[in-house]
Amino acid sequence: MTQIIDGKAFATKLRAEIAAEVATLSYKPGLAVVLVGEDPASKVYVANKAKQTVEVGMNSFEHRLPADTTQEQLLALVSQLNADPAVHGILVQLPLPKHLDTESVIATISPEKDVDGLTVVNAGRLASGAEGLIPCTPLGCLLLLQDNISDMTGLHAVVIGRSNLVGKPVAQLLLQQNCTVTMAHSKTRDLPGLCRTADILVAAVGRPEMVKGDWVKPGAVVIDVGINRVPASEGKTKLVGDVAYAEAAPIAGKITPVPGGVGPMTIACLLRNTLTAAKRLEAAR
Ligand SMILES: Nc1nc2c(c(=O)[nH]1)N[C@@H](CN(C=O)c1ccc(C(=O)N[C@@H](CCC(=O)O)C(=O)O)cc1)CN2
Repeated sequence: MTQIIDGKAFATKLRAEIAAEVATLSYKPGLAVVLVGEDPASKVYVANKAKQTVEVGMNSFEHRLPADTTQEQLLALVSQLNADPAVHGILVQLPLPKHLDTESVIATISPEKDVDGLTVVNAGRLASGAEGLIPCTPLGCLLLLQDNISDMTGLHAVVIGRSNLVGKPVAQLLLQQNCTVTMAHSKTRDLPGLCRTADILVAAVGRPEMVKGDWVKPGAVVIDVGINRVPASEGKTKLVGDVAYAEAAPIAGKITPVPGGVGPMTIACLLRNTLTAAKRLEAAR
């Protein structure tokens, strides 16, 4: 019988643990979230981040900037947040409007406050096994896998997708777990055949229901990172992952649903990273 991995329940437990630890501190960790523009999905994510930050006892600093914000204005805000001792974590919500240079915005964030783990410094730390801050969604995937597989040593993990936000860091984390990791992408030959060799299959491509049931090895653990809004009946929309869930679930040993799988772990891990960053920064003061 396939086991559904309940990311929502895991995230709730993780937030309770974070809140309990925050309550023991003599200071309040502070998270600054920067939103540029009016992207409807981003507005919802940022509102949820602010709400959950306050719920675990941290300070939330929201910065909502208009869509025509200039690169200079955004960089000035990030620099101001870098220097603010009440701010322990900085997150710039992605995607940014097209006229802004995402790379240089991320590069301006102090690596010690980079709770998204997206700076080159934190990517390098992850790749070299040094202590840093790990991107939130990949960290969420890792925690769910560790909760469901007692030892990943020698397992073949196939990661579909090579983004800096998910695919690359997930592959690094699985390598650290002693998996044999294959990174697959749009140019990979015989993707279905490769996926069928995976004990752990992580789908992070952003293409609705691309991974079919017959791509899944019987008994494999399937982690679906995709969050795709697609048309449903009666003019409504629904959320689906990168995995064709109805086909894949009966074949997989364990699988994350969408919604309710990896998604909720993203914000819980953001809070965990903020707590980690706050403890390190305060210890260094
Ligand atoms: N700076 C960043 N930008 C973005 C990130 C990120 O980690 N850092 N990730 C995504 C969006 N994201 C957080 O920002 C995010 C996505 C999904 C969820 C979530 O809880 N999903 C739910 C469904 C929610 C819904 O109904 O729409 C689920 O999967 O169950 C939380 C956060 C891009 N930008």
